[in-house]
Amino acid sequence: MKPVKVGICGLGTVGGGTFNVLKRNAEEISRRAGRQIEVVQVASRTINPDCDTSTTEVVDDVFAIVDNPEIEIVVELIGGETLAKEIVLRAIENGKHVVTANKALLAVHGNEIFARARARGVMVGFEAAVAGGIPVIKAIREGLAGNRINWLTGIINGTGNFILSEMREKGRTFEDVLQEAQELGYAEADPTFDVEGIDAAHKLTILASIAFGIPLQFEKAYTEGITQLTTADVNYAEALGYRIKHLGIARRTDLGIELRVHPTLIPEDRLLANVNGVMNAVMVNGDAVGSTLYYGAGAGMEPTASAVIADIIDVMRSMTVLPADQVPALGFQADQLSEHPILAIDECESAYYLRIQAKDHPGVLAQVASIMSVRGINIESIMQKEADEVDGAIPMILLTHRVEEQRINDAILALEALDTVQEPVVRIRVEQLN
Ligand SMILES: NC(=O)C1=CN([C@@H]2O[C@H](COP(=O)(O)OP(=O)(O)OC[C@H]3O[C@@H](n4cnc5c(N)ncnc54)[C@H](O)[C@@H]3O)[C@@H](O)[C@H]2O)C=CC1
Ligand SMILES: N[C@@H](CC=O)C(=O)O
Ligand code: NA
Repeated sequence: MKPVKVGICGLGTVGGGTFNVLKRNAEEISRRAGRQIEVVQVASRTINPDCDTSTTEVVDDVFAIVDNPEIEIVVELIGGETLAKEIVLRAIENGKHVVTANKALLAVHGNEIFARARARGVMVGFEAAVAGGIPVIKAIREGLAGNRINWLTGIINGTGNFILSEMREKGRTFEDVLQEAQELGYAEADPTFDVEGIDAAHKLTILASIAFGIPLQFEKAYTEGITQLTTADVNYAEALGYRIKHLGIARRTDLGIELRVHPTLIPEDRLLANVNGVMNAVMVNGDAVGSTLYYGAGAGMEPTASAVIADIIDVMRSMTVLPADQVPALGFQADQLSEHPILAIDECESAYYLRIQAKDHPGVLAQVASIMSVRGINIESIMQKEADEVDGAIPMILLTHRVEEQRINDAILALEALDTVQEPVVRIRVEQLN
């Protein structure tokens, strides 16, 4: 059979990894796919220095690939939303299949892109867009297709997890570790996407759509990053037997769907609490299968290339399948996507860690306990660290039972109004993950 002809737009970290692994594993890949893959053109402003492109046609203009009548699969690895969207939509209009690692593009414009691809009868592969090399899209969309998914949660940003792990294990500074993550090619072009939780929210948006069969709704995801975390809270969490991880959580409830990204305390013996460095892990709970866990490298050149190439092979295998019989982009038939409401964060339910810096006056504990009890908030434990007194204020750390967030917000306002409390109350959500 003739080789399938592929064009790669963007030869940076992921593009470079894809180019090299396609070459190195060419024989193994064609044994699987039944045909060879020929990269006929590459378009990139800069070329990954690890790539030998001497025998490949390299062009400047990405549209030379998109409009090349020979090319059957366009691989978009440029990033960003503007040019990438033009590349993907024009490739689709030209009848080409697309493979992309671009979660920002899909979380924001995916509904339109998938609709156009469906109308044109072409496929869009995006395994690399969520949790890098972990085949979690395929696992949920195909492996768990018999289940009603109840919830999923995961560490889905490699840069953020690398930063938190290095800070905790080696005492390194935030800035120092972020710089290393950028040098290693883990971070987004704009690293605030990583540290402010935007990248994780893009990925969570995609995961929630394929788990629950809902349209992509990035604008409704609640997003909180890791930049406000302090070493003090990391240490207090540890003293209580917890680790702080940056989690994406999507949960189906009777009221709607929770879609939230934020730092979270999780018991230190949970598997997710022990996922460190650039590794990602996603736990998915289905009604039939129970809880399942997917673990692996969430970013980096070759792990991400692994997912891009799996998609190219998937496209090759399905090219001759009638569009109506192909696996739908979001795993559910397009006319079966449902409009479950996405809950606002104050409607979501969680347990909470609160750190209250209170003057050590008699009766403070009773005031705090009363504020919580009149709002129906049950306290699980209280820890006071007299040794950590600053300006006469002693940190009082509370763990609560699960409660609707609106009540905690209300309690925090009341706590901050006390004369004895002179700093904003620190609030971190807590999940038991069982
Ligand atoms: N780096 C990683 O570990 C992962 C990245 N991704 C996604 O993969 C995509 C690519 O990311 P990276 O490879 O890290 O980025 P990168 O910055 O290393 O590579 C992007 C490449 O595109 C080229 N490029 C940019 N604008 C261009 C233009 N106008 N014309 C021609 N070439 C242009 C650049 O020269 C560069 O070679 C992004 O969507 C990113 O979110 C997804 C998973 C993991
Ligand atoms: N910047 C992202 C790259 C992979 O998606 C991350 O750090 O996870
Ligand atoms: Na993946």
